[in-house]
Amino acid sequence: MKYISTRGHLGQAAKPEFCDILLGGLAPDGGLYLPEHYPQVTRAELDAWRSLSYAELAFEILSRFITDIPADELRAICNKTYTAEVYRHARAGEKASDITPVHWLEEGRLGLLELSNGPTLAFKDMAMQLLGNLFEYVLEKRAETINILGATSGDTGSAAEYAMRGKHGVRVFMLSPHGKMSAFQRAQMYSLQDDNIFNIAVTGMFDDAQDIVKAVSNDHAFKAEYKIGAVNSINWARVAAQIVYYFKGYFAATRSNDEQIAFSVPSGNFGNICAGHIARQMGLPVARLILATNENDVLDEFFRSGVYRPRKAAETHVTSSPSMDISKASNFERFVFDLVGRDPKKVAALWAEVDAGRAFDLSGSAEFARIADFGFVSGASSHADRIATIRKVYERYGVMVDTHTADGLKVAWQCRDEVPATVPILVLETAQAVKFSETIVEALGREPERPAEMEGMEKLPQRVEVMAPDVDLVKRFISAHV
Ligand SMILES: Cc1ncc(COP(=O)(O)O)c(C=O)c1O
Ligand SMILES: N[C@@H](CCOP(=O)(O)O)C(=O)O
Repeated sequence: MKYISTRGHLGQAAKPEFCDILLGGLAPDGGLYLPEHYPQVTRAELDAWRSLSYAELAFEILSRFITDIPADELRAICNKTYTAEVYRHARAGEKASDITPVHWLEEGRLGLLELSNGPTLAFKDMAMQLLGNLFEYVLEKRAETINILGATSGDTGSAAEYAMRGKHGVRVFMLSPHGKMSAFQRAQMYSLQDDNIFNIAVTGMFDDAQDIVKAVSNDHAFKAEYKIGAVNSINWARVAAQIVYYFKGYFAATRSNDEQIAFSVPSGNFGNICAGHIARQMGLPVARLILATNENDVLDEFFRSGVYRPRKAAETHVTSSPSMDISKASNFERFVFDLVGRDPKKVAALWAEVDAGRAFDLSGSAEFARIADFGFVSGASSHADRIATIRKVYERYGVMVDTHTADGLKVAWQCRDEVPATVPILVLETAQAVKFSETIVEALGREPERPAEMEGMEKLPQRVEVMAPDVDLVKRFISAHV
């Protein structure tokens, strides 16, 4: 499989393959990598995949996108990644070997697709554990090293650090918004004492941190000199790995491939739901993709109006689903590329507006007139909605959900009438409640349970550098530590 950029100017004679783009982030023209085409899944393949284990399914799907790693080696990487030992935090009574079990709230109609059973208790582990193993494989083959620069609003950071800690030839520099994440999220990252992990808390929002990552990635000389790599979902490998659980969730929630499904996805950077969009483009029978935001409702606004208006830091709310406090969604560019008929010139023109701090408006366009073909519906959730949803789900079903999953549930209920009554709706459980215990206590008056090895984590010594959100300061920090 060859890869192209959403902005169309790779400036290379040959289009890159997967291993060429794995270690980098943005394409050289500032766009995002996507496969030249989406592989189409036949009915026979769907039938054959229905009974596969998670690791086997991951291999089948990823091998459509990764054609430059020999099949037996890619299979071994998938087998090593998706094990019951790694994804061991399944709910009581569920099999960890299912990796992403479905927990029905209303049998056959409304369920949770559990994606947060990995080491850091958030869905980021689903892709990040694979990335850790892919990085190790490619770096060893090419005798290279890498310095990862990432941005996190709470979960990507810890998932990346747990996946990369102690890995030979890999350093992680992770930017987080100072004071904006939950106490658990901070402790999970900042208490790591590994020599190859560097936490930097920037005195701004997640979007400031993400802008710095993009600015460094666009400085080609610095990127080459310091071997800068990416683990955010600007990295195509993250999105590719996330496609797998949409297929797995479909097989778990339906009995035959004649059925349809809907997914409700708590969204911020548009990485998770972008994988759902691609699964649908590949032929997975997805009736609806329900996009749920928190108070930072930039994406909901777009799907309702056709106007994409990224907010400035001062307009971005600090909420109780902090990992979705995002006002400029990286992967949205991948979706818009498909929406405008994969025309890189149109994308480049639209993102020239975004990069200049302006909005774009597709409302009157022929492209937006076709938006219904993509199956999206959307809604937003507030703190009050979150608290009410956490209570309702606990009282009615005896299940404790985290604040982000609560946003997904709230919007799923709101959009329920847009999904035919025979179609199951899976809400993606993107994190475990314990990561946001302040809000759980507010809603339920009790602390969530936590894995024994995470007891007392918040009391451990923390190692973090606090810094103004300034590209040069971050570059200086990196050059001083490699
Ligand atoms: C717990 C949780 N839920 C939802 C999201 C939003 O996902 P995405 O940014 O892929 O839209 C994030 C962060 O990405 C998250 O950490
Ligand atoms: N919510 C994320 C933000 C970064 O998203 P990514 O999917 O692009 O890595 C987080 O928790 O860090």
